[in-house]
Amino acid sequence: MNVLAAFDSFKGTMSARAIGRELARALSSYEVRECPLSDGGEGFLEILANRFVQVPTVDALGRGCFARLGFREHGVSGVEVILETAQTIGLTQVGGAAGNDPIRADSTGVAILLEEALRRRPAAILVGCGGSAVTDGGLGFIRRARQRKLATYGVPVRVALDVRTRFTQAGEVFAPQKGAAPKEVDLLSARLVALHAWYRRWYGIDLDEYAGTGAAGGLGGALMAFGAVLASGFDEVASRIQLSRQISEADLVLTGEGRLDETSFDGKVVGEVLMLAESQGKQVVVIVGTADSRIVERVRHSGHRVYALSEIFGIERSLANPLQLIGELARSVVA
Ligand SMILES: Nc1ncnc2c1ncn2[C@@H]1O[C@H](COP(=O)(O)OP(=O)(O)OP(=O)(O)O)[C@@H](O)[C@H]1O
Ligand SMILES: O=C(O)[C@H](O)CO
Repeated sequence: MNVLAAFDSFKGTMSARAIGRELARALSSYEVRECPLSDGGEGFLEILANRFVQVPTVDALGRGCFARLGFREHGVSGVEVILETAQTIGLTQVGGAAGNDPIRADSTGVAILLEEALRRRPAAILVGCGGSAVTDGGLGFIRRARQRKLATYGVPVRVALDVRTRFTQAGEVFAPQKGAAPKEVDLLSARLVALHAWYRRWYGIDLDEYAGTGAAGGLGGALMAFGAVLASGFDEVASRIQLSRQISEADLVLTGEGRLDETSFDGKVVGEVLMLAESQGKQVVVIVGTADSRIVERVRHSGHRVYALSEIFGIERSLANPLQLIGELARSVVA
């Protein structure tokens, strides 16, 4: 039997590559094809780039840190530089929701990464956008770019978005998971509405007309106002690795992410893999860290199997030893 292991990372606990390797080991009596995925959030860089450098930048709370830039061949002799917002302004970087200051967190670090990318004279730049701690509507990015008198990118920039959320919705949908209390969500949403009017005045663009402008707390919209082309992060990865063909060659598809919830169907890996597999009549086994029970029911209702590590092994064990547990679980469910 051919098994395709098409996982996103489990944010903060397992990379998509590590999961693929573990499943290949645990299911060694099957033909396992490792196919690590990303939707533009954490892990995007690792999947698409084949060379890396570390550069200095700042995290979402303005503290100095290092982030990786990735490179990949582009055309005959050019280089594409790949940036991942989660590397610099990621939620994991600030210690998760508990370590974040959701009002103060900003996207300056991405402008610094972009300057580093441009210094390398690339033929093109690709930005993985998501997995962030911010809801600043791209304000930190725009401020820094304006200070540096950077008016446009000067090279083609594509932004791979991890969600389809619109600009002014970014607070309501994602700020709670970044540590914002209900009153702070209202404040952040009001700020996004004000910024929406500001972008319309200065850039002549209604960001709410475009899906994904709310990715990374509205940074997706800011990057677009500055001249970037928006794309689905999942599609960007899927087309480069020919995922559709890989699914067609599999007898069983395994997928998963850290948490299965409503947002999983907003352009993220699990929702998109389910859709692609269904269109080819393939069975999917979804393994996640934690899950919203209503969404689990919905996925089961469409004929797929869903397992949450935390429900089977308890949350402490699933956070402490996720690789061993995902291997164990896969061995018992793939038969
Ligand atoms: N090993 C694990 N066991 C249980 N829950 C986990 C585990 N790893 C991650 N999680 C849960 O998953 C959440 C993160 O969800 P997920 O990995 O789906 O990322 P995300 O928020 O969708 O962002 P991204 O688009 O960057 O992947 C964590 O906050 C945590 O609650
Ligand atoms: O960074 C974020 O806000 C989420 O991953 C959605 O893009």
